[in-house]
Amino acid sequence: MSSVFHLGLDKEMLQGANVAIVPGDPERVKRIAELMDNPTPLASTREFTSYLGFLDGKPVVICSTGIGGPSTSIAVEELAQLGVNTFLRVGTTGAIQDYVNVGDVIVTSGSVRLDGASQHFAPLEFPAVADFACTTALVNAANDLGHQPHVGVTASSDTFYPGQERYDTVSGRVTRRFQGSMKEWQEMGVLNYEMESATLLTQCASQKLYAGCVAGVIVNRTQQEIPDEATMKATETSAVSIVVEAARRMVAES
Ligand SMILES: O=P(O)(O)O[C@H]1O[C@H](CO)[C@@H](O)[C@H]1O
Ligand SMILES: O=c1cc[nH]c(=O)[nH]1
Repeated sequence: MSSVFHLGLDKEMLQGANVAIVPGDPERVKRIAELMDNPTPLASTREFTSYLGFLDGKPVVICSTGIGGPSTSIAVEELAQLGVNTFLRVGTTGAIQDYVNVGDVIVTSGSVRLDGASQHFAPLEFPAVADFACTTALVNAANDLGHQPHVGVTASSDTFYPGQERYDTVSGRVTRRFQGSMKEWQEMGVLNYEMESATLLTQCASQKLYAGCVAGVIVNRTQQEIPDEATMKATETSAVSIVVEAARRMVAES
């Protein structure tokens, strides 16, 4: 059976999975799979590490996207070529509203398209909007696990530094386009920054694929820039447990 270009996967390996969990970090893949039945490593190429696991007897593929839109678009495209139609991203994030605490979880309803890759799928007028069923599954899973997620708009940037208006860089400056941008997003009620949802949501919404996104807050940009290691792990664990429960709901519906 022929493999797709990058992921090192073929249809047979996915055993008919149509739901995927897509974290950014390859290291997160095994931890997610181990919350499922019969976790099995599939492939590891570049930033794309993949496992198969089972929820209530149904296969779910877990595949990392790496950081940013371009590699995310490849993971989504190639998984879709293999029959996946539902994508749940689980990530880490920096909150920008002062009422969002480190350790909280955020479910993205739509993203500000501060990326480039999403424009290769649809013009900027097209919204980076999450699928309603995926979002509902993530919110219900979070509630059932005792979390009260923030639900709202995410700023999704190609760059971690200038696009998220960080000045702790070599140059100590960001381009005019992003100067004052964090304050502007705050005033518009944007909850957080991350780097993949704009591509993921636009790519899926414009191609009859379904996507949702949950992220654990590891820093609050109104308070600190560098996350604390222990808090980071605990926050990631919350987001991971939520996405697995949401995937269980999505496979039950598929
Ligand atoms: O934790 P992940 O899923 O990688 O997500 C966030 O962390 C990375 C930046 O540190 C970006 O990928 C961002 O979106
Ligand atoms: O501030 C943050 C934290 C995690 N990921 C991001 O993209 N930004």
